[in-house]
Order: sequence, then C-alpha cells, then structure tokens
Amino acid sequence: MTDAPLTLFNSLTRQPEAFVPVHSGEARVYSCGPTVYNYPHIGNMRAYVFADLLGRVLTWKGYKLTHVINITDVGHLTDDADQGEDKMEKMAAARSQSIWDIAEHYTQAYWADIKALNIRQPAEWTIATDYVEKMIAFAERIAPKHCYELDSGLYFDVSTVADYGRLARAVTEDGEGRIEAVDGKRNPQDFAIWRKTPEGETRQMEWDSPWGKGAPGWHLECSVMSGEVLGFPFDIHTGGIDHREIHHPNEIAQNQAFCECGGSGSMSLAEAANSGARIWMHNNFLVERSGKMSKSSGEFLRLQLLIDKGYHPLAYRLLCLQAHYRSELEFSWDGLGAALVRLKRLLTAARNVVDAAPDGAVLADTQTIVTHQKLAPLLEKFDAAVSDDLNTAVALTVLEEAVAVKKVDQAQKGALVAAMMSALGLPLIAREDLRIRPKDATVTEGEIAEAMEQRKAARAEKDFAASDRLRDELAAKGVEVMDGDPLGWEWKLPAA
Ligand SMILES: Nc1ncnc2c1ncn2[C@@H]1O[C@H](COP(=O)(O)OP(=O)(O)OP(=O)(O)O)[C@@H](O)[C@H]1O
Ligand SMILES: [Zn+2]
Repeated sequence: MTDAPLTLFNSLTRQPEAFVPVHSGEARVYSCGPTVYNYPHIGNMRAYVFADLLGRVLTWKGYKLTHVINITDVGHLTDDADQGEDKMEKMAAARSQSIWDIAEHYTQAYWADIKALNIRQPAEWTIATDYVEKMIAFAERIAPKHCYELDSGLYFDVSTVADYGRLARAVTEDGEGRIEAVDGKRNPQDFAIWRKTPEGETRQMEWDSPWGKGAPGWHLECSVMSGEVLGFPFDIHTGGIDHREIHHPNEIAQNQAFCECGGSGSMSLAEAANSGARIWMHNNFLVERSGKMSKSSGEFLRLQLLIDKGYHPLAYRLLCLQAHYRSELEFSWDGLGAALVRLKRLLTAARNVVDAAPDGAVLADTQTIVTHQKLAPLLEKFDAAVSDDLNTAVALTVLEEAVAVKKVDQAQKGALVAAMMSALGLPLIAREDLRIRPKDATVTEGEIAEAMEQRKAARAEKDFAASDRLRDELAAKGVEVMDGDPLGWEWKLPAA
C-alpha cells in the first residue's frame, strides 16, 4: 500500500504539514531556477535534485504533477537585496559577450547537468525575458496601492502587506537576517520591482515601461512566472535555503498585493500562504569545509569536474539522497567515492532483479501486484519513508532490503524494485555504463579489456608470470586489477 499521509515541512509555518492539494489529484510546483551567468556548481544542483525528488514522490503518491522551473536571464543583482550590479550584465561585460550568448551558453550547461543527474524535465522551463510584458502588467496592477517611484526604480512598500517577512523571520531569529538600508526607501526592506536604466547609460537588456526604460526586479520575475503558469494559489514553491531570507518573502509580498488579500492589520497564516504557494520548501546547503559552495565566490565544483575525475554523476545524486534535504551536506571526495561504491552495488543488484522478472512485470502497478508477505511490508516501509518529508536516507535502505530479499515472487520483486528506483530517480543502467574514464587517464577502455583478456588466458594456462606482468603494466597506467571482487568488478581506476 502507498497510502501513508504525505507530510512536508513548510518553511512558512516551520512545521511539517499534511499535503492537501489545491486542485484535487494534482500537484503544482514551482522551483526557482538558476541565474545563468556562470556554470552551475554542484551545490546549485542539490536544489534541483531536491525539487526532482519532491516531484517524483508526488508522482509516487499518485498526484498529477505540473512542475515549472525558471531560467533567470535578467534582473538578479550581485546582492539578493537591492545592492550591486545585474549578475548577467556584469559577466557579459567581463567577457565582452552579449548577455544573450552568455545566457544561452550557461543554460545549455545547466540542462546538461540536469540530464546527467537524471532530473526529469519539468512541464515548462520559463525564461524570464519571455515574460517581461506580463511582469510590467503585474507591476502596473499592484503599483497604485503598494509601490512608489524613486529615481532608481519602482519600489515595493513592504508596510502595505500584512505580516511581511514571516518566512524570513525563521532566519532572523537565528541572527542571520541582513537587509541593508538604501537611501530614499520608506522601509529598509522595500525592494525594487522595476530598475530604471540610469540616465546616460544603456543596458544590453532593457525594456520600455510606464516607469521608464529599465529591467524587472528578480523577485517580480518569479511571482509572475509562477502565477502565470500555475495560477495562484499553487501547491509548493521550492528553492535553496538562502531564498528564505529575501527572495521568497518578497515574492510572497508581491503575491499578497496581486491577490489583494490583506493590506493592513494581521493576516492569518493560511491567508498569507494562500497568497502565493501553500507550502514553501527549502533545501539546505551543500558546503565544503571552507563554507557554503558559491558561484559568486569564484571557486566552485562543477558536475563536469566530478565526471572528469572518473565519478559517475549519479554518485552525486546518491550522495544527495543519503542526506535529508533539510540538513547541511558536506562535500568530500571520500564521501563521493563511498556513494559511488554504494551506487554500483545497488544498480548491479537492481538490474539483476529486474532482468529476472518476467516481461511486463516491472511496468505493472506496484500497488496491486505487490502482495507477497515479504514484499508488501517493504512497500509500506518505503512509502512511509518518502511520505515523511522525503526521508530518502531510510527509503534507500528499504530499497536495498528489497533488492536483497530471497525466495519471493520474481515478478513482484521486479515491479517493487523498479518502482522504488524510479521514485528516487535512480535509472536502471548497466553497470558498465557506470564506469567513466577520467579525463587524464592514459589508457582506453578497449586497451584495458584487451589486457584483461590476455591475462585471463595466461591464468588459464597457469602462466602466473605473464599474468603478474600484465597486472603490473596496467597498474603503471593507473588501472587496478581487482581479483575476487564481491561484485565481480574486474578493474578500477584510481578515482573510482
Ligand atoms: N551551496 C548550495 N547548496 C545548495 N543549494 C544552493 C547552494 N548555493 C545556491 N543554491 C541554490 O541553487 C539554486 C540556484 O541558484 P542561483 O543560480 O540563483 O545561484 P546564485 O545565487 O547565483 O549562486 P551562488 O549562491 O552560488 O553565488 C537556488 O535555489 C539556490 O538557493
Ligand atoms: Zn525565484
């Protein structure tokens, strides 16, 4: 049975809540996408592994999922509040390239990582610059009651909505809040929803508006794209935990203004939540020993670097799944290596289970097919784990139990394992495909295979001198021969 109630931690109320869809049988989810001014780092990708997992669990629970992720190609300043330059303009100037080229290049790089991590395609990728007209219309609607104009742009007056910053307070209570005062603002937390191009300057990206030439504010973009595609209120809004501080409180304020709910006095939490998304969910950071991994700080790890070193990208996915999404996760190469070993064992065993199942069994409906007394409790345990605010650490161990369970119906076992793998986004790829040659390897897979064949023949003839020589030659090229490996691996490269 997969009927454990789905509970998700809502950052807005700071407690786990039962998921009750706005539209019966459906789940509508919006995830803040990347600002495409640079390559995504693996910390950014944790946010999308999390959003993908959430979507997969909603699908597992039987909801019809509509997931939207945006691409921010304009408007995100170097500081999340109103300080600094537009990240896209800054990178384009540094590279002497057009913003459009920068955006195209890094969007493609991001999509390559999405694919490599087996993140499902959302129903829609909304590109911020495609929505500028709608952003202007949204701003025009809320401006009379909620905004004021300064020389630098159109600002949102946060005192015009009830309960501004409730989401952020979770952070400020911990002493992490930081909103700087800027000249001319009525309240320090007021933010630009339209930034005017300063007189005498031209920006690469600018549009005409009732407030002059300029560009939309980053917060406005997400309010407009989420509301436009999913309709207010929708079910779940996701992002990294840094968005809980400024970006999401500002989106909420705009949504409240747009929906004309509240205005003065206090608003109930339910109303506040209804003014945008019902549930706001945030993944915690991927950190290194030196602190949060960050694009803006210059040095960061890209997924491609992991691949170049010989790690399959799905090892990184597994690393993320081993931790709870709300916990900080510290990256280490040892940790990634351990995740790769676990992944190999799991995928090899799962592949065997699914191959042993009769044709069609893995496509059958798990709920109706899994009745075996040893398997049904595992289905229930797995369902309870993922339904408990996406407890993937436990779900993974249940999957490993299911893969190992003996003397059970093969069809049922195949269906169960395939369904669990799919819910966690682990594809059933052949173990050979998990082996990646590091970029700096001096030997090809074909050469390794040939040497291994020769070695096998030498051993069959009991020519141990030749066998040892071949092993040493491979070792000199950085290939370790693995005799007697429990999983039957014949060789490995140093990183893997
Ligand atoms: N170290 C991290 N771990 C997990 N998620 C992160 C991390 N850094 C950023 N994110 C999340 O990644 C997503 C994409 O972020 P975005 O492209 O806007 O990054 P950014 O703010 O420009 O980069 P950075 O914060 O690295 O300078 C957001 O949801 C953000 O909260
Ligand atoms: Zn956003």
